[in-house]
Order: sequence, then C-alpha cells, then structure tokens
Amino acid sequence: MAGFAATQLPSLTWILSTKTSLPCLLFPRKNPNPKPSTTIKRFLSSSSRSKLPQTPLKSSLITNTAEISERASTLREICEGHVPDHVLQRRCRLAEEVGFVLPTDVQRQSLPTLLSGRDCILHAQTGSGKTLAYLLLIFSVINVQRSAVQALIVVPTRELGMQVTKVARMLAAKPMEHEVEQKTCTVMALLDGGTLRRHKSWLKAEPPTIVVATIGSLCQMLEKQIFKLEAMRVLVIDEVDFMFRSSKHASSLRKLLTSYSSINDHQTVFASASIPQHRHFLYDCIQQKWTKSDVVHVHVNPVQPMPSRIHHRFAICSKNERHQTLLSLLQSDAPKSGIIFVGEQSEKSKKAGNAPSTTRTIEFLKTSYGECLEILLLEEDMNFNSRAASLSEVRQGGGYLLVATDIAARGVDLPETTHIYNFDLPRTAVDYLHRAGRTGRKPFSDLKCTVTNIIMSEERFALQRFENELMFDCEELSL
Ligand SMILES: Nc1ncnc2c1ncn2[C@@H]1O[C@H](COP(=O)(O)OP(=O)(O)OP(=O)(O)O)[C@@H](O)[C@H]1O
Repeated sequence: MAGFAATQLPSLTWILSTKTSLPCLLFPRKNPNPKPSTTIKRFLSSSSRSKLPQTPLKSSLITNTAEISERASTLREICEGHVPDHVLQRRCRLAEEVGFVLPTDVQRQSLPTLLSGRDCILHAQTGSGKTLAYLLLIFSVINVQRSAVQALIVVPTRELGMQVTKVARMLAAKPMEHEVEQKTCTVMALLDGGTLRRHKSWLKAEPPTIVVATIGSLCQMLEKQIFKLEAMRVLVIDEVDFMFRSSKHASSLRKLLTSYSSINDHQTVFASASIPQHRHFLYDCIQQKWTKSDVVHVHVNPVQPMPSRIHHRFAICSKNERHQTLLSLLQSDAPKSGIIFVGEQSEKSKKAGNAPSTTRTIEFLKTSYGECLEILLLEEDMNFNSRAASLSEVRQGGGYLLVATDIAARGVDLPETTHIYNFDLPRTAVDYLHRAGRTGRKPFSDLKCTVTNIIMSEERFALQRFENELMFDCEELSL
C-alpha cells in the first residue's frame, strides 16, 4: 500500500491528553446513574459548549439503559439474520455448556448498531464481553467465498492476540454437518514473535478471512505490500487508548487508520475499558476521518468504570516487609487462582545488576508458600515461547499464582482469577483499572473478587487518588 508509507498526520489533542484524568470525572462521584435521555442531552450540550471546533457531529452516545434492542433478549435474537447460523449454533452449543445465552450489557447495547453498519466506539468495563461483540459483527459481514482478508483486529500484545484468535477460530469452526461445504473462514494470528516467513507465504497463497495482528508485524506486511487493505470490511482496534499512548505503536496506527479510511464500504470499531478524554477522541476520529461522522459511542456504566463486584483492600507495611506481608495475605486468603502484579525493573536497577523484583518475588513464593499452586512468571523481557508456556499452563486449570508485570494487565482473560495483588502500585488510575479488571471476568457471576494493594504509608495518597478517579472504596486491612 503506497498510501500506508506516505501518509503523515499532525499530532492530536486526544493523544496528548490521554494521561490526564478519566472521563468519569466529568460526573460527580456520588451521583446516581443519570437517565439515558439526560446523559445524551448532557453529552450533546457539553459538546456544543466545549472549546472543540464545531463540526457537524452526527455521532451519538448510547449509555446503560439504551432503548435499543430492549425487546431482544438473547444473543441469538439480536444476531439472527445477520450472523451465519453455524456461528450462532456454535454460540448456543457453548451456551448450553457455559451459559452464553444472554448478551452482556455492552453486547445488548452495541450489536444492533454494529450490525446496522455504523462505526462504533465500544467503551465498557473490563471483562464485559467486548470481544464477542466485535467478533459477531465480523462474522456478519465476511463472505468466505471471497479469497481476501476482510477483517483485521489490531491488538497491543501477542498474548491478547492469541486469545482473540482462539475465540475467533472457535466461532469460525463449522459443525460436522457443514463440512461438505468447500470454504471455511480462516483466522491468521499475525503476531510479534511469530514466523513471518510462513505468514507471508500464507497471505500470498490463500489470504485468510480474518487477521488478528500486533501493529509491528502488520506494518511489515503492509510495507512489503503482502497484506492489502482493499477488500477489508471491518477494522477493529482493541485497547485503543493503550495503542495510542504507546510511542511504539501510535504513529503506525495513525497511518493504518488513514489508509483504511480511503476504502469504500468499511466499518471501524474501537474498543477499550478506558478511553480518557473520550469526547476529544470521538471528535478526532471524525476529524481525521478514522470513523464516519455518525460514529456511535457505546458507553456502558459511564459513572462507574470499575466493575462493582470487585472488593478493594490495602495493607500498609514497610518496604522490607512487603514479601512477608504478601505471604500473610496469601495464607489468609488461600486464593485458588491469583495474579501478583509487580512493577517493571528500572533501567538504573538493571544497570546495577540487581535481580528483577519479579524474580525475587517468585523465588520467595516458591520457597515459602506451601500451597500446591503453580507459581508462574509473565513479564515483557521473557522470550515469546516462555510467555506462551506460562499462559498455557495457567489456562490448563488447577490453581495458579501468576507473578506478572503490566504486560498481563491488558485484555488477558483468565476467568478463574479471583484475587489480584498489587505488590507494587500501578503508575496510573488507568493501569489500576486494567490490573483490577483481570478478575471479576464472569459476566453473570456473583462471585466476589478482590484486589489487594500492598503499600507503604507514603503511598496511601496515590491509592486515594485512584479511588477518587475510578470511584471505588478501598478497605484497610490490619495485619
Ligand atoms: N454473553 C456472554 N455470556 C457469558 N460470558 C460471556 C459473554 N460474553 C463474553 N463472555 C465471557 O466474558 C469474559 C470477558 O470477555 P472479554 O474478554 O470479551 O472482555 P472485554 O470486555 O474484552 O474485557 P477487557 O476490557 O478486560 O479486555 C470472557 O471469558 C468471555 O468468554
């Protein structure tokens, strides 16, 4: 794609301001949920009052109790006539096994809009089922008889890519009775750390219908013109705020969006649980033509970004006592499965030849924690095979304790996780939200899940700031 390499865009207000507070701060903390009509009006009037330049915004906002699809009560009813029967059947068979009958809020609110062909910003809590929403859209538009890539899902990490690919392949698999048909939907995982030579041959010989890609690998294919955007119908950018926040990803992403915007008959979906400054983002999307002007912002739980069934706690100790405190917490909680988040090692500490905090924590737990749980490591610096091995061991069932850096904080779906421990506090409220969101991932479950912060007294202030921004309360534990 010649356009891909050539296009340059000015930097955007939204991208510059993503590190500021969350959109929920626009609403007073103890306010009850506004009625949908009020919220829509407030959005429109505040848009017109705001300093944003005036463009003919046709975009709209859908919030919690949106009237759309109120009558449709099951996923099948919402998708019938759009999504091929074998995909819905697949869902139903799964439904019988694990209860995927009812749509989650974000699916109920977004699917009618997505299936009508409009661009969409899926802005809903962690673990709310955004992946299935955009995958059902993709299955509604692809034509497996065409030999071309028709849908592209861009993700920030290999781990998230592997997970999305797995769900897409599961939906694409046809039941036995359909196997007489010649063509099936194929899903390629074009992810960092994969063997690009093999993908190159695959793309040239028989393009897959759906590609799930990390931006680095995708750009290599686009630049060599092995991957063409021409036949694309849907582009999804998952964890969009993270992608734009990363200096490694942002400019490639802008180029991709600009190239894609010149294609006829295309649809764009952005997804994340956190879209700071979302009105700016919406505005920029329209201005840059990354979306059509009637893009819909589906904002589920706008006043409560944190899933309510997550219970938050903190324990204060001195720096030297942190491992011991973690151990005491684990012994009293006895979690079946949990994730311990540890901060990235600083460059200074690397240069000084210190062992990373992750390694020290894992060694400590292996020698002192008696429970027979798998204790595994997941961090950026590991090679891709070790990372994959850790995650697949975790997924095999039986309990686990995963010691991880923030690489595990975005999108990774380990529904059995009941306990999160912040051994080191995250840097921002957005990071806190995504770490906490690795638990509480069974949409219709009442299971209580906890996030426990191990802090030093001087960090109480930072944690309080997260509480205010994300609107949750944290209970102090006395140890
Ligand atoms: N309709 C449904 N009924 C029951 N479970 C569902 C349904 N839809 C999705 N799930 C399950 O909910 C979990 C979370 O879904 P998903 O990973 O799509 O969340 P997400 O909104 O993308 O979260 P994050 O923002 O953290 O990436 C998954 O285990 C998925 O299988």
